[in-house]
Amino acid sequence: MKRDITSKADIEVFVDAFYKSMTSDDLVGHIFLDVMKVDWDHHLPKMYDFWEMLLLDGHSYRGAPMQPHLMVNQVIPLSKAHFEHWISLFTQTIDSLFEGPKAEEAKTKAFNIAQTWAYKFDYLNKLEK
Ligand code: HEM
Repeated sequence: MKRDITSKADIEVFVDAFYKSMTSDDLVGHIFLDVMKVDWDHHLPKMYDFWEMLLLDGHSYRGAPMQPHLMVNQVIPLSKAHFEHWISLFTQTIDSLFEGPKAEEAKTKAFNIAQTWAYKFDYLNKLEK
């Protein structure tokens, strides 16, 4: 049986695995590698803090989560398909590593945010047509 997410070290494990699977993915990988040319040494610690805030009540995350996505959307309009794909990779990553209430919470929170953003970008991109 797999164990649950209980520490920041656990968060680092799933965030690293998630972005590894994402960068080799056909639909979203190029957004990170070619469009935004992401600096991983900067991005990954930010994502550890973000997930620590959502799951373990951490207070280190300082940022504007929507901002980089608005920038991506200027170059590649983000669609429901992108977000559905993102969430399916996220769910697969969590399921491959952890199980328990926190693992479920991670998937639910990711799903809720992805769904809200998918609606927002869909609305925004329809307005701009
Ligand atoms: C289509 C799906 C998505 C794509 C293509 C995408 C892409 C990106 C990119 C390119 C960045 C900028 C990285 C950098 O330069 O540092 C970023 C940052 C970020 N993403 Fe996403 N993302 C997606 C969905 C999500 C979702 C669903 C969440 C939340 C559950 C999320 C949370 C974040 C956060 C917290 C940041 C850092 C924001 C900051 O600067 O503080 N992303 N994302």
